[in-house]
Amino acid sequence: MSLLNDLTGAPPGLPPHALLLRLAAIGAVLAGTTCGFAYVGGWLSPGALTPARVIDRFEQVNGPHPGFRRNHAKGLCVEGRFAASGAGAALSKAGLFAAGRVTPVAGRLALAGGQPYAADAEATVRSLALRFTLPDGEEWRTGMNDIPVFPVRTPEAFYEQLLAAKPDLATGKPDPARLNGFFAAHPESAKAAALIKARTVTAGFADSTYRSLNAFRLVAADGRDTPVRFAFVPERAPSPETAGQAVQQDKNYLFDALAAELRQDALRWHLVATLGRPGDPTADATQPWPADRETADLGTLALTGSTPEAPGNCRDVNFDPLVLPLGIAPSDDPLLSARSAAYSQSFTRRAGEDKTPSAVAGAPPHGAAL
Ligand code: HEM
Repeated sequence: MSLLNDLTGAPPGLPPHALLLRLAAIGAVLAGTTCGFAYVGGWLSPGALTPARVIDRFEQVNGPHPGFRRNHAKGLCVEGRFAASGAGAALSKAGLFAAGRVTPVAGRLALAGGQPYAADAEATVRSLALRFTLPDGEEWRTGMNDIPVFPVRTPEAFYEQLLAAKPDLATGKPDPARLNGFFAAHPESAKAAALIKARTVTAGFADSTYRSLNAFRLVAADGRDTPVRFAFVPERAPSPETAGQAVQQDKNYLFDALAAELRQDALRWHLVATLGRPGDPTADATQPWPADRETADLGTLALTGSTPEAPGNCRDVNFDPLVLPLGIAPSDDPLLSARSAAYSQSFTRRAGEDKTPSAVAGAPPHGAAL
């Protein structure tokens, strides 16, 4: 009986039935906890799409690359600052947009895909992720891509598309029958893919426009709520990639050019919010909004330097799109919560793994002066 007393923490002399009751209560708590883990891990719902299954699929398609992001695996850290124009102050109560406010930013320019040592290539989607550090511990984390729309509308379609677009070992390209099957089941993705394919690919990271694709909401001090899509539009006029660039032998030509440019001078983008009108789709990132929508230039982002991924810098940040300051709120787009959950799963896995150096290691340690 003293062992039971020890296990249950019961005082000596408690009757056996009371001890058994205590033991049963402890057992119930343990069973509940186990069920909780099983639920979160998806073991109770083999058909449901869980964050773990999404990340398993990335690993299935790309192979294991311990320590790296499961998507946008090849990247370079950048730092700089955002100077608000004041045009956002009437739309959002976020202090970030107050006229004259300058906010430090740290971020990451990357290439989409789960291959950290892939050669830079023209068609690969480019991305810009940023973390704005506001006063009082607030942050805005955002990740944007250089495409006009996102290829899928739902997390389930994303999961299916990962496999449908997996390159065939023999050809290096997706199996056309499998991809066409996916597009037949998802006509919205077929339309989005055509828009993505038709985009002009620019010379490099510095003259690319990066878009949030998902809609958000700007919430003003007076409660006004405006659906928006964000974009970082380069100050530099876009120039198309040249034929010479495309046949470069340098596997990191896009990243090397970016690091070299940042060594010379700062690179600037305008944060432009496109204001949605009633009826514009906020829960479907495959659909563009009409081209005549009003825009607001919220301020200027100046990137001033780059650093290779290393412990404690952008390598160890999760650019979760739902880390938002007051004044920026999520829309009803189902991709947002799926992204948040999947990024967390990717982050948790990579944080616990041994790291190998990034392929993008030649960048200079110091930034350019503003
Ligand atoms: C359900 C849809 C999506 C899934 C499952 C997904 C998955 C992922 C994952 C796993 C990562 C790596 C996260 C990490 O380890 O830190 C990532 C990175 C990224 N994703 Fe997505 N993504 C989705 C949709 C989108 C959309 C709509 C955008 C819109 C622009 C986007 C932009 C980015 C960017 C910019 C990064 C790189 C962030 C960085 O440099 O750390 N993703 N994505």
